[in-house]
Amino acid sequence: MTKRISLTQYLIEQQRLHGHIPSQLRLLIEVVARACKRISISVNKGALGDVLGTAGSENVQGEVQKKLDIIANEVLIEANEWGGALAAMASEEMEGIYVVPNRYPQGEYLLLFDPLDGSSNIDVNVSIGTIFSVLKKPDGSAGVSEDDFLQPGSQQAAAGYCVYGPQTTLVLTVGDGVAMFTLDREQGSWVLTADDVQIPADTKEFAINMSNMRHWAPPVKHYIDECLAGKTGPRGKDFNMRWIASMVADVHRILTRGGVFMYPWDQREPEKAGKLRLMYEANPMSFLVEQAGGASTNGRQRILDLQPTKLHERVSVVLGSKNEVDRITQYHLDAKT
Ligand SMILES: O=P(O)(O)OC[C@H]1O[C@](O)(COP(=O)(O)O)[C@@H](O)[C@@H]1O
Ligand SMILES: [Mg+2]
Ligand SMILES: [Mg+2]
Repeated sequence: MTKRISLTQYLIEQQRLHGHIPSQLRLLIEVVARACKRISISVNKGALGDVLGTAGSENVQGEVQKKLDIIANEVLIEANEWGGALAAMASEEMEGIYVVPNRYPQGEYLLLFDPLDGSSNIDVNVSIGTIFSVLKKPDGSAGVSEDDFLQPGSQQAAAGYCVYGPQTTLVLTVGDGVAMFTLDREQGSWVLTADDVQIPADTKEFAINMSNMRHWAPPVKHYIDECLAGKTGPRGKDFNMRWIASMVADVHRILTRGGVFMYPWDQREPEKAGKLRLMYEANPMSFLVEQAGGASTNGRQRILDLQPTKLHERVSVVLGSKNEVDRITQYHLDAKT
């Protein structure tokens, strides 16, 4: 029988043998994983747990909050605030940062999360998830402020997501490749089920919300037109399309079998760079994708190099199989628009 490696064992190995993670970061990741387990239990209860439907409130982005958005946010805050590893947290569902109250031990890390990604899929029983990003509080800064969070994604100490699908899977990077852990519900533990995950450089599968086609910029339209032309077109191969409308689930497919994911800028709201949020959606996913050998840009620049200017900043996203992302980025650079 093959040896089962738990998340704890994996993290201890990363800490001891490879020197990648300090003990405070290891504890932080374990607490996030425990919170995801609790969120997974709520997700699974569905209508039986009265967790479906809207909460009757809006978040800072003007989006209607679902009950599970709020539940997941609370679970993550409660689990992490007394863990001792954090100075503050930030979330899609909270306007400002949440400073760890001084009755709890203060740590040196900052945690950002999208507590429930894919909210439109909650009530229809389609895969949803939690995305998280870990930064280190800048050295020497007294107290903690929103500015401390505004670091490029290349500074992330760890990132990951949990997908609540047919299986509950936690996907993690601490900057040394990507590992996947499946929740064993009977044992209540995370078991390592894939290590050194690699995204193939080429693909025949794209993910984009095609209903927005008439609003896209020309380089995006150019790329998708070529894919749709199939075998007899310039690409010389047929492409398949998938769009789950949960970034977590779409990225999970790409980490598992390759593909390219795009949520580009479009003309509906030209003043917005994109729909997705830089700091707790695009940055953690870009870190994971790059660690798995893929690429991630905003059409022009590497996402991990972008300097954030505000907590809830939005960004255009192109990520996945490297050769495809390079091609789409080149189309944007050639168009100079
Ligand atoms: O409904 P659309 O426009 O296709 O957007 C889908 C995208 O929106 C999101 O659901 C946004 O995330 P939230 O549910 O956290 O707001 C992404 O997960 C997904 O890729
Ligand atoms: Mg989201
Ligand atoms: Mg969300």
